[in-house]
Amino acid sequence: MATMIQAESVSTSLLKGRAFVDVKEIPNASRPALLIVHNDGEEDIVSVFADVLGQSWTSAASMDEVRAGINSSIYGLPHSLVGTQVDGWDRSRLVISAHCVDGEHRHDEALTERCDYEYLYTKTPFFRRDVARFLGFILGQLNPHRDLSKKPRTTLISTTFPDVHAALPNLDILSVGADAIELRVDLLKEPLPDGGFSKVPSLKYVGEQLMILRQRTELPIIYTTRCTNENGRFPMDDPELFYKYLRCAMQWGCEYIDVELWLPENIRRKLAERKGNSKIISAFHDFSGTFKWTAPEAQQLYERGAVYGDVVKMYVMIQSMQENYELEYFRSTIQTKYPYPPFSGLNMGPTGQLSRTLNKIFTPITHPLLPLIAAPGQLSAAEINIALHSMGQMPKLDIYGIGTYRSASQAMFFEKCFNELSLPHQFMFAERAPKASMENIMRRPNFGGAFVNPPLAASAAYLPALSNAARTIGQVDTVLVRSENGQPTFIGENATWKGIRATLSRDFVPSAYSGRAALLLANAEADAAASIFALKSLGIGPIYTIGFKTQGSLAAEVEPVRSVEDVKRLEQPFVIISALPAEKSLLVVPLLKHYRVDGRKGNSNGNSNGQGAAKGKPPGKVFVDLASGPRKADPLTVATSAGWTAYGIADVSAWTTVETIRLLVGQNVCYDFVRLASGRGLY
Ligand SMILES: O=C1C[C@@](O)(C(=O)O)C[C@@H](O)[C@@H]1O
Repeated sequence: MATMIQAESVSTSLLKGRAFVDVKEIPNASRPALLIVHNDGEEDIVSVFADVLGQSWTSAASMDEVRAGINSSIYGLPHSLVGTQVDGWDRSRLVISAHCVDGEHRHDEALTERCDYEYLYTKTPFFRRDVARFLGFILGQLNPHRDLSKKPRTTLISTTFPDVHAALPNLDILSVGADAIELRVDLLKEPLPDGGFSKVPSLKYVGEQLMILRQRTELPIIYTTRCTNENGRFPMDDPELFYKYLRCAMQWGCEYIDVELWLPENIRRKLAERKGNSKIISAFHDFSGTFKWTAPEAQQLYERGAVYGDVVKMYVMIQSMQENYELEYFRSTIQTKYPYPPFSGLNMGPTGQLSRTLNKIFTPITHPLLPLIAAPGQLSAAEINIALHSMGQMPKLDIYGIGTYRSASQAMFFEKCFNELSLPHQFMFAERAPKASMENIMRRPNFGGAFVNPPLAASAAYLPALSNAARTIGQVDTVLVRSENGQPTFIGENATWKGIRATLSRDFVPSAYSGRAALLLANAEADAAASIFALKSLGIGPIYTIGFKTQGSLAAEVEPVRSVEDVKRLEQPFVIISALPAEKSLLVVPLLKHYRVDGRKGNSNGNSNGQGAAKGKPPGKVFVDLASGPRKADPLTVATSAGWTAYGIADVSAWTTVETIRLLVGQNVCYDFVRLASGRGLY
């Protein structure tokens, strides 16, 4: 059975001396069992699902056939053949209704209700990565909430557009610094044929709006139906309306659902019972101006919210500064008494702005490009950072880029992010030259961390602590400064493996890799170590290497290929990564051709045209080329025409930059923004 490195389960600051590698058996390497009910004539979507899952698929004509089928195959059943069969379904598979919103297909709400999930998609254009995100989330293979829980501060951008299309051109900029994006469903305005707008947007309209938003952002989505009493537009006369809309959000795979605390208990309970992997934000707003944080009711409200909430949010309108202090006292009391669920507490109105800077859990932010602020007193991410700095909560730091000339362009990108977010920090670039210069830089008074390219050896004496990843890979590409008992301490991290892993999981869910073979080409182990770590974190099976041998902690299940004969007898690799330098990168071409994926046209940079595996054919495979710099020809082109899903260094570097910025300054900057703002010249 394959082994998987549990990179995230281990504390990030392990002392160097403790040399253990946490390699764990995958608890469940089996492939998910799914039934996809699709529109008639839209069988292609089943092939895409199967491809994203790395599984084969079969077209069925009845539920009985599906029931008798093999678990590891994905089954597709046309809508017209389902009839009432889904009613008596034995739940041996998750049932997903895949509905194409283009053209003439009727949306069958009654069917959606009986399925576990619903996937809405359009073919103009089609986004394969959205399928990967949807499946990864509903199957519990991606866990954005767990990732966000580790961040010291989180924010959400509340979008207030009547139609999400208006947000799209600026979405990448709007969401710089946001950890999640809120869809204010109650503010959506569905146009009616008579030129007016419906009081409540239809589920069809809402579903399509959500689909469009999710296609264009990688941020987790918070789905909110704010009621009229709490500064929203959803009517309160029928609580079942909320149930209906919120339940659909869960079926659509929204990461967070905002559930207002005034809703009857049975509705909140039913939602909690059926939430799957979605998280509930219990929401309470008081605009009366009479709420008191000091009253016993405040704690009772938190406790009620905590029954079904994964986050409890309490936002109240205030008039006096004193109420900010009372909220902070309440916050510290609650956090001491109840470490879980996290508390998001704010005071609304201009006087409450102080609390918007002090709250650390899902602070709502706005952006000058939004049509209106979602609530009185809302601040932008930049305004919050300025305020934190002026209150001494965000000291000015010198963040370094240390390395060769080429990474200087990355420096410009960092500066751009600092400006966009009004961070007080300064970016400095330093050539890595004379011995010990690294130590000198680290000793400078305002040193706030660095990215280092090419990476440092993890054994460097001046790095007292290492993350599990950095130690196992043997390389440090990011130096973090954390305070321990008031003293700065340095931690060596590795962000590159995360960039590789994020690239690999863009168009395929993690389980697509589990137990499968990989082929890795490099001149030396050091060039391939981050890739090996990333592959092992996905539970990949045997890793075959060409051009180098592995030793030490990464060597388990890694086998060198010695001859052409070896290549012939190898298990077909699901992924090939080339860490060869640019001048040698064409050496991979014969392998890409040899292991070509018949009957499938691959995609470049993950922009799939929606074509998946042909029926009965093996699913697609992944090629990553880590070479940068000029070369005679591009293996990505060959890979794509041989049916591989291919990524280049620009993808990996952009994901690595996302991770580096998170590590160094705690801010979330989306991949698309990195690609957009870095221009062509960065990588
Ligand atoms: O609950 C909240 C918080 C909010 O009301 C604010 O005060 O910023 C803004 C809303 O969009 C969001 O749903």
